[in-house]
Amino acid sequence: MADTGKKNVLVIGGGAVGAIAALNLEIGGLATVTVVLRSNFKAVSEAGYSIESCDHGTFQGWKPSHVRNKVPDITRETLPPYDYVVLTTKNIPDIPPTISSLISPALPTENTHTTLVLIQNGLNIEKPILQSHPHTPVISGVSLIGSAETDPGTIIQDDKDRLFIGAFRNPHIPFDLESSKAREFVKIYSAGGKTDCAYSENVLYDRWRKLVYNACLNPICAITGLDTGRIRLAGGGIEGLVRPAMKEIVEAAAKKGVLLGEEVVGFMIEVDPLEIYLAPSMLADVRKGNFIEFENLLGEPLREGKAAGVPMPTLEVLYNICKTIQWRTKEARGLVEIPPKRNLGTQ
Ligand SMILES: NC(=O)C1=CN([C@@H]2O[C@H](COP(=O)(O)OP(=O)(O)OC[C@H]3O[C@@H](n4cnc5c(N)ncnc54)[C@H](OP(=O)(O)O)[C@@H]3O)[C@@H](O)[C@H]2O)C=CC1
Ligand SMILES: CC(C)(CO)C(=O)C(=O)O
Repeated sequence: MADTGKKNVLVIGGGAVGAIAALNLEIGGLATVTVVLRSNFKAVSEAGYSIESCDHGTFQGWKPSHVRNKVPDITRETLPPYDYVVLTTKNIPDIPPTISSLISPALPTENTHTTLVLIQNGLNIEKPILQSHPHTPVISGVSLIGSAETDPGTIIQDDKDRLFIGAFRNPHIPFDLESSKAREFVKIYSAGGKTDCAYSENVLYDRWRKLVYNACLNPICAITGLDTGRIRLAGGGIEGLVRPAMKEIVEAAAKKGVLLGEEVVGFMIEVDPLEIYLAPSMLADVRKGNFIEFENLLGEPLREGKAAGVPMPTLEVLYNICKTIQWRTKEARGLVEIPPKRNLGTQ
């Protein structure tokens, strides 16, 4: 590959968030982007993306520099290591493949060159990677974008791309190195001038704050089938479910040393204008018959809060309902076997 001075970036998961990240990185001119696609590979490789973006405008047939239908195996293909691997798949630890095995062809476990950027919701998502790839700098991307893939390769981004980037702490790597990688990524992501991408010192604060929304509104909307506007209109939705759930997250965060302040609850309830009727990503996944990210969005903060002694009755119920929804999807996809139906008939 010719040396263009650009960073060589692999985006794994070119869906709602990954497609906009890839477009944004290419537009900035400081990165050459390869995107790994799965269900939308045929659509995008043949006709490109169709994108309607509140930040970037309208694109018909846009393609990143390279598209792949599998994570490139850099050893077998004798490719130079990527500078950044950006992971924008859903993060679903209860469904294979694991994130560590997904990234490994492009990011061998002994890697020291490539920086991994996780633009994904949830808590503790870095932990399995710090185990499997102990010398890889791992960067957190907390995204506040609103984006959806409505058909394969068709992306509608209707809320601005705001991204907080910071280093997850890896005891094997000097913090200066990790934070310089994070700052460099902010530079290449911000170069197009269309997004609001900022370096953040306090990754844990960013993640717990976002969980006030994602651990509560995502499952409640996914379970009820209602978007965030309709949840506010439906009697009992906010006072009976959303507010108590959010208070439990705020209390759990405080026990973990992250002080969010009570006012974050009211702020998150109203953060989406009611009339945009926003469907959080977990509701979008249930509607598509996809698996849901309930373990990282809900299970991890629930486990941390309970271990710290916080009563979390609302989140506990939401968690168990989500677990049964996940089982329903597993059954629909033939991943679980159930005893055959018994016909009681005549005795
Ligand atoms: N959408 C949003 O507005 C926001 C989302 N987020 C977070 O961003 C992350 C990404 O979400 P989002 O973009 O919405 O998700 P999408 O489902 O739209 O996109 C994920 C993409 O990753 C692909 N993918 C999943 N697993 C693999 C695999 N093993 N190999 C190759 N490709 C794979 C999916 O393919 P396939 O279609 O085959 O499953 C899909 O194209 C999540 O953690 C989400 O919580 C954060 C803020 C806002
Ligand atoms: C609510 C939203 C769109 C905020 O960025 C999100 O994080 C999600 O849908 O999971």
